Amino acid sequence: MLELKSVHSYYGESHVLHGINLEVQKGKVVTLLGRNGMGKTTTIHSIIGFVRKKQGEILLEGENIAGLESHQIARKGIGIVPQGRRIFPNLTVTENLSVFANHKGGEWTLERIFELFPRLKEREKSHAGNLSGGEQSMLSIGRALMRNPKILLLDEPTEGLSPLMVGEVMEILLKLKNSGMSMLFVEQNISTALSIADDVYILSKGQVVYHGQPEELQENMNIAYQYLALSS
Ligand SMILES: Nc1ncnc2c1ncn2[C@@H]1O[C@H](COP(=O)(O)OP(=O)(O)OP(=O)(O)O)[C@@H](O)[C@H]1O
Repeated sequence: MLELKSVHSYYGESHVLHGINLEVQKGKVVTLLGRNGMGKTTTIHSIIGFVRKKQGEILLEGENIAGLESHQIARKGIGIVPQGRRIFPNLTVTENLSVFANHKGGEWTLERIFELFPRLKEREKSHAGNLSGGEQSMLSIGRALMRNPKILLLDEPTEGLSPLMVGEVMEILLKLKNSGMSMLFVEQNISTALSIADDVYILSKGQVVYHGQPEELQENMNIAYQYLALSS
């Protein structure tokens, strides 16, 4: 579905990603782990075209999209749930979702989003700014789905949420996974990441330092201690 081949990215003169190779197969969830500042968001932003200065190939269903502008990339079917959610606080839940509707149609409609997120249905007329953090995270995921993407990129959707809310959001993401959605999921919390992953990558200083299945990482927790913000 999505493949990065030797991707290098730069902010001005600053060389941040150093040859990232990564693959998300159709219907799979790949999680990207790493401490703060290791290049996870830059990887997402490189895929979606927010970072323009880069080298290497980014293949969506075999087509190299690395040279395209972000609006063209979004139209090709890559959806993003950005870090910090970025919902419109003064619009209602329904308005936030409708603004993003894909006029070409597709399986994700307002009704289906409300089926997946009953909490959002309950709050449909509320201003998004009045929602709890967990509800805002759900809204941000729902909004990305309204474009009927082929793959979703999620940048720490559970950041700052209570454990209870993390559980609710992860349950929804698991349902999405079971419905066949492909996802690249940036996460800082290892147990949250492993609960949904088919495949795990760890980034350190802009490079992939580990790639494997969640079970393998669980058996090699020394790797996690080495590269993630954990204490042994
Ligand atoms: N707009 C920018 N201009 C210059 N440098 C940046 C910019 N954004 C990020 N960086 C730098 O690029 C490196 C990677 O940052 P990035 O945000 O990708 O890390 P991250 O792994 O997503 O961390 P976090 O979880 O804190 O978001 C860091 O050294 C950061 O300081």
